[in-house]
Amino acid sequence: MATGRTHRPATRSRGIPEATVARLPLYLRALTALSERSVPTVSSEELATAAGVNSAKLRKDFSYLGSYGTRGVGYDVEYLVYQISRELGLTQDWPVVIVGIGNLGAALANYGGFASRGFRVAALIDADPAMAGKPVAGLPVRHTDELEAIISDNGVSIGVIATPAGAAQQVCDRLVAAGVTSILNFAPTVLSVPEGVDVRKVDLSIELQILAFHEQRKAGEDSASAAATASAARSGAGGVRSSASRKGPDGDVPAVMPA
Ligand SMILES: NC(=O)c1ccc[n+]([C@@H]2O[C@H](COP(=O)([O-])OP(=O)(O)OC[C@H]3O[C@@H](n4cnc5c(N)ncnc54)[C@H](O)[C@@H]3O)[C@@H](O)[C@H]2O)c1
Repeated sequence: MATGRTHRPATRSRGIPEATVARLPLYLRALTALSERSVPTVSSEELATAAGVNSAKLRKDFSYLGSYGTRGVGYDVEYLVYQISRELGLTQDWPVVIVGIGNLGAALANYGGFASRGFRVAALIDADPAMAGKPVAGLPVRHTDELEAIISDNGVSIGVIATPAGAAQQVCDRLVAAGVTSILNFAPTVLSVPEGVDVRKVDLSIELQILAFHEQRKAGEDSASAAATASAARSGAGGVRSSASRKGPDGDVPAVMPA
């Protein structure tokens, strides 16, 4: 669900394009599901469908990994899981800290999907002294005074920010100064970071706004179609057409103009 861009050039080291890197987790999720069902091999078409990606794009992406599959057999599921996990750096354990343990931070702390994917929540940090020591998801909340010591003691390089927007930049600065080089930002603000620090932004409201845009277009198409149907009915030409019968006999879609 991460949106936004990392502060990196379009091509990472070892020549893997950023767009390919962004699709690797989709393949990994689909492959993990196949692996859990003990499926030994998968064709590029099947995997592309499961990952929601075009199969030519998938084959191109896998060529960057040096994985070409076997003609007539497909890709070895377990080996691809290993290859993609290794490429994404998931074969090692990544300690992460979550800063801001309110509604969202607590929900993230309780999410079991991090640990199963190699991300260990090393500490939960909050500025509210009243929260210090309170257990959330089995961990005592630590006060922000301890932030630097927590980062260095645990070798943390990934920080998650779930504070109010107004506090996010200051939290980000402290994380970076303490040695964090990757930040997942949930606060609705643009963070500025020095060269070499990656920021990914998650914003569910932006995702909803994009869906609203598509909903609006769908509604526009439906009303245009209804207007054309009414117009055709008024002129007596062809009777009533449903929106499902809009395609012409040779597959083209006739232009539908509002009345
Ligand atoms: N990205 C998304 O899709 C999404 C969804 C929901 C919420 N949010 C954002 O996530 C943030 C948290 O939302 P919430 O509902 O959990 O808020 P919340 O008020 O419940 O929690 C915020 C927590 O941050 C702590 N905090 C404040 N300043 C801090 C600081 N300087 N250092 C450390 N901790 C600090 C507070 O004590 C509090 O516990 C907000 O910025 C909100 O807009 C984003």
